[in-house]
Amino acid sequence: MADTVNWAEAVDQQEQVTSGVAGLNVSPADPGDVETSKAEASLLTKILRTKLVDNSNDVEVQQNDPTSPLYSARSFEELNLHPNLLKGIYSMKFNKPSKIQEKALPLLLADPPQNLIAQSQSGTGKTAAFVLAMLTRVDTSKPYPQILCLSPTFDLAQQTGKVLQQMAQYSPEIKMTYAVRGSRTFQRGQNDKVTEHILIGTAGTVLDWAVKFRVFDPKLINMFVLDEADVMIDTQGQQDQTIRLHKQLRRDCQHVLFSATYNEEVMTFAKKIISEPNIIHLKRSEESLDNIKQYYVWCSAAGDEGKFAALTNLYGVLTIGQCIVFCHTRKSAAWLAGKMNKEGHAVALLTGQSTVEQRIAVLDRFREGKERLLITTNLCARGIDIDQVTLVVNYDIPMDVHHKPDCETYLHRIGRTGRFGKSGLAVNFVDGRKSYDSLMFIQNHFKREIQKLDADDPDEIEKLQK
Ligand SMILES: Nc1ncnc2c1ncn2[C@@H]1O[C@H](COP(=O)(O)OP(=O)(O)OP(=O)(O)O)[C@@H](O)[C@H]1O
Repeated sequence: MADTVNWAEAVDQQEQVTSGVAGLNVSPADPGDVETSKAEASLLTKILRTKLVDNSNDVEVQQNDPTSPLYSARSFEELNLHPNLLKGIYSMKFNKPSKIQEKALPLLLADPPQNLIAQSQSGTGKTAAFVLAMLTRVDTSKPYPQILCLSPTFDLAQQTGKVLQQMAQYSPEIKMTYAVRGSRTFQRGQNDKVTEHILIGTAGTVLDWAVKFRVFDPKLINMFVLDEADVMIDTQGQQDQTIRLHKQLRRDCQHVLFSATYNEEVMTFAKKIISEPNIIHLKRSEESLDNIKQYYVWCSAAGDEGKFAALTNLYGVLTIGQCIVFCHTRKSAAWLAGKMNKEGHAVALLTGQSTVEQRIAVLDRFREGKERLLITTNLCARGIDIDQVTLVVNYDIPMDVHHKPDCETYLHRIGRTGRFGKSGLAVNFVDGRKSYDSLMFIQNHFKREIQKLDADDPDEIEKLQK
């Protein structure tokens, strides 16, 4: 399988990927000034989130065996869970399954085990779904790892572990351990064995445990879960390690992939490693955002001065709820925030340079309405829910690491407004041919018109609010 993929450069990147996993501020996947890592953004969202995102979006289920009578579970009781797990779920105040849980849990718990590739938006209960399945599949009479769950970073693995510990609070016989850098030390050739039933870890360390130290037997793994599949697959080193690990597993090991988004590459990868998968995905139509009106402003002066003028015009005229402004780099975000401050506007700034405590404090203040404008990078592009955000400004059009228009990030960014069917506005700043062409590429991709707006004309701007 790996033969069909070019993994040659992967090894160089592995050290990069695993070396910084212990700290949020030293994300190895963060290329510094240009892009913020998706793993960091995802972690931040998870830490900040307080409740289930109650999405009205629909998912479609493609079963690998359409004649199978697998149903949709409307209640947790229907799933024949162990009473202690049910007690754990209720103590977490989960009264009924979320939409993705309704569809995924019957497939995850089916006998014989079914492979699954599942998509659902951030915060809709994916983690809880696969953690419940992991706990259900454990055979506590066997003192060795049977379930393996991979996360892109140490911190994300820990978030999953915390959910598992809560859910298993009445099931003390189920044991879990973290397989992340530094969590345990083993000597090569010693006969150490891991006795816990569940391993939650990062690919590099798990691979070491399996192959270098041989402290568990991958052939005894019955369920293999890849969390945040899109984040993992975006990093070549992680892909490579995951493939190597996957090759050690039994053919009939249950494979489960969860992700909020699947671009083509992620889906191709998923289908490569999973045989006969059931697929749960968002209906295509649900991915477009009809409730968000999209505009662009041609900034008359090229570069930052023109964009700055457009922003202050918008800000001055719109009696907006709140606004999030996305910049491409930390540097330009800091410059813009400084300039806005100098002009007397109270703005919040959030980039990968802040510590996790600072980030939470900034977002809490913004949520409370202490600032109306938040200037940020892609760090806030995903998952963060702040109801009052009515305007998103793409100060810079999102571009990927290959300098191509990044449609996926565009969708995530503008999705910070218009939450749950409310109406929202997205305004894109264009300051030359390149940014215009990039925006038109995005327009064609989503087949949704992005109209021109004259930011120098207060009447036109005011009309937007109506
Ligand atoms: N059935 C449920 N009822 C009530 N709350 C739930 C339910 N399932 C999950 N939650 C809560 O909803 C929040 C989001 O759930 P979860 O973290 O599982 O979402 P997710 O889809 O995995 O998010 P992400 O894409 O960020 O990983 C959590 O606070 C979780 O405790």
